Amino acid sequence: MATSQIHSVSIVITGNPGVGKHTIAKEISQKMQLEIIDINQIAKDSGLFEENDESNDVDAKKLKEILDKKNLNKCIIVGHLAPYVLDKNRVSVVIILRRSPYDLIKVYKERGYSNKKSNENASSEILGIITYDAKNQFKDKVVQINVSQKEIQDVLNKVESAVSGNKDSEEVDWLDLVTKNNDLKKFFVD
Ligand SMILES: Nc1ncnc2c1ncn2[C@@H]1O[C@H](COP(=O)(O)OP(=O)(O)OP(=O)(O)O)[C@@H](O)[C@H]1O
Repeated sequence: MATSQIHSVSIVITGNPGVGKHTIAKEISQKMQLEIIDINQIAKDSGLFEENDESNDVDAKKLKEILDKKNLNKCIIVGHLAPYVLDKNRVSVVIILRRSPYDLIKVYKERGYSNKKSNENASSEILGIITYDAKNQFKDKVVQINVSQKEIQDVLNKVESAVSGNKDSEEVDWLDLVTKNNDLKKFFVD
């Protein structure tokens, strides 16, 4: 990547909770000397999350107003809310991390999520809701990476390749996987 591009680069890393956004963002931040902007942290610091710990609900309009005032150059912007609070013209590339719902429920168990919260997040990943919304919002700037069964270094290589302009996206179909495994009820029934 040319030096002039690095000076203005703003990389978005999005995807459902637990896919590995922060893990990857920290590595890229060190390597490329980019500041991390954590959307959830900004929302928390601004008191925009609803009190209920079980919910991810946030006032996206107010959050967008706060982010609109921030300089996003030379930054990595991290968060599952990215498609709802960032304009396409303010970012260079949008990385969506995808992770098998079977891997995600293990992460959620370690985090102590309730069954309801775990299933809500895993079923959102299965349906690809963030991918759908990110593609609508950021169009040709979106690159999808499947982190399942990849070492962190492999994911980092893919991110760097995407930042350099390689727009090859990896397709996933968790719905097909879960259907074939006869596990739909496991994720979609309370
Ligand atoms: N590529 C990977 N392979 C295996 N484990 C990973 C990978 N990336 C991250 N992890 C692990 O998965 C867990 C979740 O990662 P992380 O906290 O980075 O996710 P996140 O998407 O930032 O979550 P949140 O949005 O809830 O903050 C951590 O335990 C982390 O060590």
